[in-house]
Amino acid sequence: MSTDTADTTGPASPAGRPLLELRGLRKEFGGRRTNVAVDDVSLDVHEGETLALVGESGCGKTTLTRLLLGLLEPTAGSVSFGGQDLATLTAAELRGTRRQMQVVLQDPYSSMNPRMRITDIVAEPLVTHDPEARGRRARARTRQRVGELLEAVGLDAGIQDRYPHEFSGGQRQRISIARALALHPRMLVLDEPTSALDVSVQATVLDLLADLQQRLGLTYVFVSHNLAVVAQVADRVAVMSRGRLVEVGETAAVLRTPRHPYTRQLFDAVPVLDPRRGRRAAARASSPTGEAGR
Ligand SMILES: Nc1ncnc2c1ncn2[C@@H]1O[C@H](COP(=O)(O)OP(=O)(O)OP(=O)(O)O)[C@@H](O)[C@H]1O
Repeated sequence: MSTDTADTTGPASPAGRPLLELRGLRKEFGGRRTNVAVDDVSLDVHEGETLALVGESGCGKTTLTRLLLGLLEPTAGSVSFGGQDLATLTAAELRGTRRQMQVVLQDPYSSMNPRMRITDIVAEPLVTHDPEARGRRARARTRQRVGELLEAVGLDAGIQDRYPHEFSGGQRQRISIARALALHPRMLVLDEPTSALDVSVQATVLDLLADLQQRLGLTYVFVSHNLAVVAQVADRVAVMSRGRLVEVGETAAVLRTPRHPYTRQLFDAVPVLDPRRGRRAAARASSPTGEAGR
C-alpha cells in the first residue's frame, strides 16, 4: 500500500495479539481489476477498543466489514480473528468464529420479521446455532435467556410476546442489540447504529453501547458518517477513501490534526463538528497519558 500502511495497525496490544488482524485485504468485484472496492487494507482492532470506520458513500466500508465478518471472500489478503486466519478454518470452525462477531444495522426494522414476536427475534441466533435451544422443552430456558438479554439492554423482560411495530426506533435498536448479544460475541460491527434515530434517542443508545462494552469487554467496529458521534465513541478512527485506508489514529489526534488531505476534506464537509463535544476524544486530549476511560 502507500506510505500510510506503516501506521494503520495502531499500538501493540498489551494483551498480546489484536483480536482482529487485516492484512493486505483486497476485493475486486466481477473479477475486474478496475472494480476494486477494498484495496490493500491492513488494520488491527484490539480487544475492548472501539474503532470507527469513516469515509464517504461508496468508499468501501460495507465491503470491508463483510470481509472482516467472513461473509465475503477476499481477492487477496487475510483476515484473522482471535489469532486464526479465517481462510484456514473448516466450515464448522468458521461458523464457531462467526458466532463471536455480530452485526447491528442502521435500520433495525428492516432486519426484523414484523410477524415474529420479540421473543423469537431475540432467540433467533440461539435457535440457529444451538440445537439445544430448539424444541418445546427448551422453550422455558430460551425465554429466560431472552428476558435476561432484554433487561441487559434496558427493556422489560415482559415484552417478549409483543411485535416490532409496537416499539419506537430506539427500543427496536435495543432489541436488535439484545439479539446481537445472544451468542456472547466478542466483537460487534455497528453499521451506522444510531443514524436513523432522533438525537436524544441516539445519545441513550450510545450510552447503552458504552455501558455494554465496559460490562462485557466487547470490541466495536463502528461504521459512521457522523463525525460528532465518532468523536464521542471511538478510541481510534480509520479513514477510508476509494477502497484504501488513508489515515488511522487516535480519535482525538485525528480530529485535532488530520494528516491526510482527504481526512481534512471529509471533516471540512461537516461544519457543525465540534470535537470538544466528544467525551472520549476530549478526555483523551486533556489526559497527560492520552488515555480515556471507556
Ligand atoms: N456486490 C457488488 N458488486 C459490484 N460492485 C460492488 C458490490 N458491492 C459493492 N460494490 C462497489 O464497491 C464500492 C464500495 O461499495 P461499499 O458498499 O462497500 O461502500 P460504502 O462505503 O459502504 O458505501 P455506503 O456508505 O454508501 O454504504 C462501490 O463502488 C460499489 O459500487
